[in-house]
Amino acid sequence: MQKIVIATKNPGKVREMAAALSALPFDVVSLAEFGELPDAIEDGKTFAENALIKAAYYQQQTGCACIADDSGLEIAVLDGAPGIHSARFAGFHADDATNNAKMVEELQRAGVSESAADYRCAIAFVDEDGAVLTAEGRCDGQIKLTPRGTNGFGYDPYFYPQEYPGRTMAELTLAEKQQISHRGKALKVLAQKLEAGQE
Ligand SMILES: O=c1nc[nH]c2c1ncn2[C@H]1C[C@H](O)[C@@H](COP(=O)(O)OP(=O)(O)OP(=O)(O)O)O1
Ligand SMILES: [Mg+2]
Repeated sequence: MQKIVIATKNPGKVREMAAALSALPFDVVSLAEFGELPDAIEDGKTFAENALIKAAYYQQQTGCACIADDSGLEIAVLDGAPGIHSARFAGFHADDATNNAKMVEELQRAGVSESAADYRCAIAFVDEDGAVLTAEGRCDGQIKLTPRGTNGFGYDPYFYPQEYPGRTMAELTLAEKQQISHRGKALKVLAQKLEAGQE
């Protein structure tokens, strides 16, 4: 069975990616299996560029087929910020808590308590021989200043997806999030492309 490495250092992404790929006939493993690898340099200008940078970099590092995700949150009243800079919104040593605090601060500075927003996800797969498959997904909703829920990761406690009025992404189960999320949609398209390649 072909080995596929889930090439991300984000445990929240690993959970969602592993769940989406579990039904496929691949031996799906995590990056942890390869020890401490230096971070990829995410200097692309788009989610798609960064996803491909990470997939190609980790494919080189591991010698195995790799699947990488680049994703982020675009907030309308902040002109699409933090966008591709979502992981480092609060600076170099940012984490989910400091990024969320920075987001609340920026919305308050803009004088609003909510804004239209969307999550974006680009997925890239690079196989052992360097062949590439890609997919993208988007999820629309609202950011509000009242956080709720403990599931998911990142900005999820503040993101109210349009499919579930009154609930945040952090109040959805993994299966519910997977159905509507940017990552779930991108992974579904990628899984179809991977399966087509197996025939
Ligand atoms: O479903 C999501 N729910 C909540 N927040 C999310 C989601 N999807 C992306 N995000 C946020 C988290 C992070 O601030 C940024 C991704 O940044 P991004 O560089 O792609 O990932 P990362 O640095 O965490 O891990 P890695 O690059 O190793 O895959 O967007
Ligand atoms: Mg990153």
